[in-house]
Amino acid sequence: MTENYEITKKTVHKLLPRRSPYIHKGDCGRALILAGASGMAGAAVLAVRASMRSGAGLTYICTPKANYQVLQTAAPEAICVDWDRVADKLAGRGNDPWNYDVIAFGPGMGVSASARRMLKAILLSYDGPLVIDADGLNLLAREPELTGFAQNYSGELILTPHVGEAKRLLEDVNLDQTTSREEMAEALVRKFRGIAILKGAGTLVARYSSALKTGAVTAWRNTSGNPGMATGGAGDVLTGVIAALTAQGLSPWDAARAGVLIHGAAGDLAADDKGEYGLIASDIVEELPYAIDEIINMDVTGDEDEERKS
Ligand SMILES: NC(=O)C1=CN([C@@H]2O[C@H](COP(=O)(O)OP(=O)(O)OC[C@H]3O[C@@H](n4cnc5c(N)ncnc54)[C@H](O)[C@@H]3O)[C@@H](O)[C@H]2O)[C@@H](O)CC1
Ligand SMILES: Nc1ncnc2c1ncn2[C@@H]1O[C@H](COP(=O)(O)OP(=O)(O)O)[C@@H](O)[C@H]1O
Repeated sequence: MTENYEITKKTVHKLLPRRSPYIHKGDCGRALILAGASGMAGAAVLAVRASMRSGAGLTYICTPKANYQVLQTAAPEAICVDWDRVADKLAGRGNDPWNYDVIAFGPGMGVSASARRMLKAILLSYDGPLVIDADGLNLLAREPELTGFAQNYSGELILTPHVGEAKRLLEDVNLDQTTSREEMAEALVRKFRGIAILKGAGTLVARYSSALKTGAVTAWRNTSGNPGMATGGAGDVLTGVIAALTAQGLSPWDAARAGVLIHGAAGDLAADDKGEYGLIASDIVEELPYAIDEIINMDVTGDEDEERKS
C-alpha cells in the first residue's frame, strides 16, 4: 500500500453531481437490488429505502413473493421484480436485456441454492457495476467457482465486507493477529481485482492505483461515522447508498468513497438526535437526505486541499 488519503465531506462535495432543473427520473438511474430471502425482508427494506433516499431515479427490488407485501408497505416507491422471472432470465429464458445501471446483491439473501444460482448468473451475464454485500460475500467465501467468476467479472466489482466477512473471503491468505486493516483491504483488492470497502470504524475504500490492476494499492479512509452504527442492518443501508450513487452516474470508485462518507454522516446526524445506544439502521436511512443536502450546500470557499494524508 503506497498511498493513503482521507475521505472528507469536502471530497464528497466535489464528487456529487448537481441536478439540472430539467432532470427526470430516467436521468437519475435504475438500481436493481437482490435482497431479503427467508425472513429477512427487513434487510431488503433497508437497502431499498437507502437507495431511494440517496436519489436513485428508480429502485427495483428482486425478492421472494412472500416479501412483496412488506416491501410494498414499507417502500411503496420501489418496484418489486419477480424472483422467478429474474431466475428464468438468468437461466437464458426470456430475452429482455439487463436494463439496470447497477446491481447490488446480498443483504439478507441467504446462501440457498437459488441465491447461489442468481449470483453465478449475474457474474457471468451482467457487465455493469456490481455491489456484493453480506450473503453475496458469504457465497463467494464458500465457493471457489464463484470466487473465480468474481475475479474475472467483466464489469466493476465493489465488495463491502466487515472484518468478519473479509476474514472468510481471505481464508487462503496468511492473516494473523498482527494483520492490519490496511493489509486486509490490500489483500482483498489483490485477490478480487475490484474495489474493496472494508467496513468498521474508519472504513477503508481501496483499489489498484493503476488501471492495469498491478502494482500499488490506494486506500482512502472514511472520516465520518460513530459507534452507534454498530447495529444490525447498518451495512444493508450502505449497500443501498452506493447502489443509488452509482445509478446516478458516479463511477463505482467515486460512489464507493462518497457512499461511505454520506452513510457515516447520516449516522452522525442520527447519533446527534438519538445518541449512540438507541440508534437503529432505519434512523440512518432517515438522515440520508439531510446529510446529502448538508454536503452539497457546504461552503468550501478558501478551504485548503487537505485530502492527501501521507
Ligand atoms: N432486518 C434484517 O433482515 C437484517 C438482516 N441482516 C442480514 O443478515 C445476514 C447475516 O447477518 P449476520 O449478522 O448473521 O452475519 P455476519 O456475517 O454479519 O455476522 C456473523 C458473525 O461474524 C462476526 N462479525 C460480524 N461483524 C464483525 C466485524 N465487524 N468484525 C469481526 N467479526 C464480525 C461475528 O462473530 C458475528 O456474530 C446478512 O445477509 C445481513 O444482510 C443483518 O444486516 C441484520 C438485519
Ligand atoms: N464503531 C463504528 N464506527 C463507525 N462506523 C461503524 C462502526 N461500527 C459499525 N459501523 C458501520 O456500520 C455498518 C455496519 O455494517 P455491517 O457490519 O455489515 O452490519 P449489518 O450486517 O448488520 O448490516 C458499516 O458501514 C460500518 O462501517
